[in-house]
Amino acid sequence: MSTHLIKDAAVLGGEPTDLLLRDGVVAEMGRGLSAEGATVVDAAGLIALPGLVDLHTHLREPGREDAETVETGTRAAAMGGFTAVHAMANTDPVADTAGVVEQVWRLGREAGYCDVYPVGAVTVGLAGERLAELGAMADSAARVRVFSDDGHCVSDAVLMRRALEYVKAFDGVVAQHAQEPRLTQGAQMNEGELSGRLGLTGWPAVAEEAIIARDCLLTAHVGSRLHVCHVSTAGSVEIVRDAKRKGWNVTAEACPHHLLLTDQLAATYDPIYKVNPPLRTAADTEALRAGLADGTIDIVATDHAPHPHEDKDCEWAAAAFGMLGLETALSIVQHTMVDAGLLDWAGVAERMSHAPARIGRVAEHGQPIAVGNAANVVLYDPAATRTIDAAASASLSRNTPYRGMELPGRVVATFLRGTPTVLDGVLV
Ligand SMILES: NC(=O)N[C@@H](CC(=O)O)C(=O)O
Ligand SMILES: [Zn+2]
Ligand SMILES: [Zn+2]
Repeated sequence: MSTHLIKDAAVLGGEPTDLLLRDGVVAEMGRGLSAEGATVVDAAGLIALPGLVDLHTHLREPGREDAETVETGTRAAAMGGFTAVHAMANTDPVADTAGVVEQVWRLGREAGYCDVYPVGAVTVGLAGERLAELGAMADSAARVRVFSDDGHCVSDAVLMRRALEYVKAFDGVVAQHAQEPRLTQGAQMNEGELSGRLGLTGWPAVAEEAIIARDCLLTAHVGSRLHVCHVSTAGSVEIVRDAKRKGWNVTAEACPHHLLLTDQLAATYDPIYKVNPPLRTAADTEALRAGLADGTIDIVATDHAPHPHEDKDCEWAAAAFGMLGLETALSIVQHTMVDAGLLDWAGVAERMSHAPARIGRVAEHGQPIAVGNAANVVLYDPAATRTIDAAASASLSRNTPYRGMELPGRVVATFLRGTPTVLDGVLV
């Protein structure tokens, strides 16, 4: 096992200090440390954050290894500063049995770039008809705690109620993709003045908000735990804020793209901007930022959704929904939240590491950088700038909406249990 001595890192943006990573843990912390035989990493000017945890990643394996594999997706994760990702269940076969979740979990282990926690499907085949074997997935080697039909909404209220009741037995959570299916048939972009002008079928805010409101009520009724995926509208933020005020066990995530990009980009007809839920208005991005700042929105999750070029380089209506996110998430959060004065680095650590680990019930991640804790650490240069080159992505896919954009910040190093997965900005 490697020993690394990190010199002069600003932990959570505070005063520079040294960190000795040995035997997988933070062995020592303080000024002027030295250690025989340790590899020294100069972190002057760099911020140290706890390894990031993504509650919402699509790794596409099994089934769409042309878009991403566990190995390529976790390489992208490491490049983005993540040490753990939750892999969504909408694979082929669907991750709706103990066998499939164990397979994904094992693939993550073998790849070794970051820990992979499989999300289990709520319903068999994501079909929304019968509950999947939630208990068997929870009891499997993968120890599944997060269940989601993501890509599809669990729209049947009785099934949603049963799932919420069932996961209580093992302290699980149902992560809902909130999309009322009847209100979004054929939907292509945010419903508004622009969708009418562009002739693209609209995806109204109410289709998201109605499901979130219903699920908050169901969760309160059965005394369970709900997590809301990719909140995208101001109205959704209000509903979650209200549910929290009532003391209900509801958490929510926002995606980097919904913090920065707006529906106006659809006017390009470039499907790189096609995503579910769709990019919304500038007022919505503002409400999401405010909700993330005040804690209404608990976490940032990437919804990293790789697609091969033939599924994106086509006309808007035929293109797949989704965009890459792992390698750019921290930069977008810096730009929209930290540089905007809405969040400090401790707040970023809370929303991108501590809280997602808590929601996913992952004890091995999201620990503060402190002596004795697991050495999951990212070193980040907030003063750097970089121009996003899609071709240079560690992902197998290229569908980043930020290509050609200059973004602040750069992940310099990522340590997983004390072992570097990224050093000097490149994969180890
Ligand atoms: N977000 C997306 O637009 N697409 C996701 C599914 C999802 O997150 O709903 C995908 O699997 O491609
Ligand atoms: Zn979704
Ligand atoms: Zn998703």
